[in-house]
Parts: sequence; structure tokens; C-alpha cells
Amino acid sequence: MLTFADVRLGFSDGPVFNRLDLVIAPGKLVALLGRSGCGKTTALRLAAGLIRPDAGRVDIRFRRTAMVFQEPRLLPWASARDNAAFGLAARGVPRRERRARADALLTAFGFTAADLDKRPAQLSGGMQSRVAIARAFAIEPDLVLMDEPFAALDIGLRRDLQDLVRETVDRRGSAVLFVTHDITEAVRLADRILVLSPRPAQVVFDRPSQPIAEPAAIHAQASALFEQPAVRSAMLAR
Ligand SMILES: Nc1ncnc2c1ncn2[C@@H]1O[C@H](COP(=O)(O)OP(=O)(O)OP(=O)(O)O)[C@@H](O)[C@H]1O
Repeated sequence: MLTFADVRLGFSDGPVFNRLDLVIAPGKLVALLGRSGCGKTTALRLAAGLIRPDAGRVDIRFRRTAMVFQEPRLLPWASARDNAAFGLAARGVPRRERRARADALLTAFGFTAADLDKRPAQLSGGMQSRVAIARAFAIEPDLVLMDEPFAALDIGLRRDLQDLVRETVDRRGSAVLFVTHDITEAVRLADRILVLSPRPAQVVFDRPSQPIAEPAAIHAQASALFEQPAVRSAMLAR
């Protein structure tokens, strides 16, 4: 469980959150939407314990948190396998077990034996993103924080990776807090959809959702969501 209770946080240019209350339950994929600059990444950084609120409480009851960023952020000199195993090395997991766990994940993500030894520059952008997702899940996190992980990818690749994340979450039962600008991505993936208002950000929409696979149904549901006044005004530029 992750709880934001009455969280206040500001920077020199003013408040980001005045009174943010939020609870993230285990095992659910929660999509976090909101206009650019409203505070989504800041919410993830609070959830990761990287920054602290000025007032209020961020209570992190998850045991192990992993992060996935928009860019894969891989070590350029290390193989796909060693990149995927990176978090395990930091946790002191023995080398054989690290390799076994990284290989199993990457193989499940479509890597061949030869791919495992390739360095990031030898991998396509989509494969690099897969390594970044494998690195996050390799540590067996119970919370994964994802900051627009697929925003830079083309639509086909994005869809493949969305499926990969959804399947991995379903298999492993991790909770995910997933920042996106894309309502269709939220509708496709999420068990719950949250929308933040512009700064100072508050939760203006919070509903359970069902992941949807069928493209026409995704678009219909995304349009319906966008017709909700709270969602529309939070997402549209002034
Ligand atoms: N370390 C910092 N110092 C000062 N201001 C900051 C800092 N980090 C973020 N901000 C400001 O806080 C606000 C929220 O930033 P944040 O990155 O959380 O927004 P976001 O919703 O993730 O935006 P985007 O969708 O564009 O990535 C922005 O106005 C940003 O300029």
C-alpha cells in the first residue's frame, strides 16, 4: 500500500500539490493522467521516496519499488543480460542466479540466446525498452513506477510493450503506477484511472477500469472518458 495523506509540496515557482490524498493498493495497474507540468513525475518521485513532501505524509508500505523511465537508461557497455540483472547485483544476488533470472525474463520477452549478449547499441529501441522493463521486474518489485515508458515508441511497438507490461503484472501481481499522456493507453491497460488537475494538482477523476484489448472498444471508452467534464478540463490546455 502507498498512501499520500494531505501532501503539500512546492518549488520556488509555487505549489505543485496543496492537499494531495491518494491510496495505491497492491496488485493494481493505476494510470495517472494529467496535463504537462501538473506534477505526475513529482508524484512518482514522492512515491519512490526520492523527495519528501513539505507537509503531510507519504507512507510507502510496499517492500520493493522499481522505476521505468521514458528512455531505457541502460548501461552502454553492459550486455542486455547484465543490464536486466543490474538491480539484482546491487542487492547482492549471486551471479549465477542473476544471470538465470535475467535470462528467463528476457527470453519470455522475446530475446534469443544471441540477443542476451548484445550491448544496447546493438539492440533496437523496442528491445532496449524490453531490457528496461526486465530490469525493473527482475528485482521482483511489489510496486513499479513507470514514467511514460512508451511515449517515444511507434504505435505498433507501444502496443506490444503495453501487452508485455499487462501480462507481466498479471503474472507477478505487482502494483503499477503508470504515468501517461495518452487516454487510450490508460484505457487499454489500467485497472484504475486517475486524472490530476493542473497545478496545484488534485485528483479530479478516480475510477476503476477494465483493461480493454479491442481497438474500437478502446477508442469508444477513451472518447467517453474525454467527454467527462472533469477529465476534459484537466487534460485540455487553457
Ligand atoms: N526540481 C524541481 N525544481 C523546480 N521545479 C520543479 C522541479 N521538478 C519539477 N518542477 C516543476 O514542477 C511542476 C511539475 O513537474 P512534473 O515533472 O512533476 O510534471 P509532469 O506532470 O510530470 O509533466 P510532464 O507531463 O510534462 O512530464 C512543473 O511545473 C515543473 O517545472
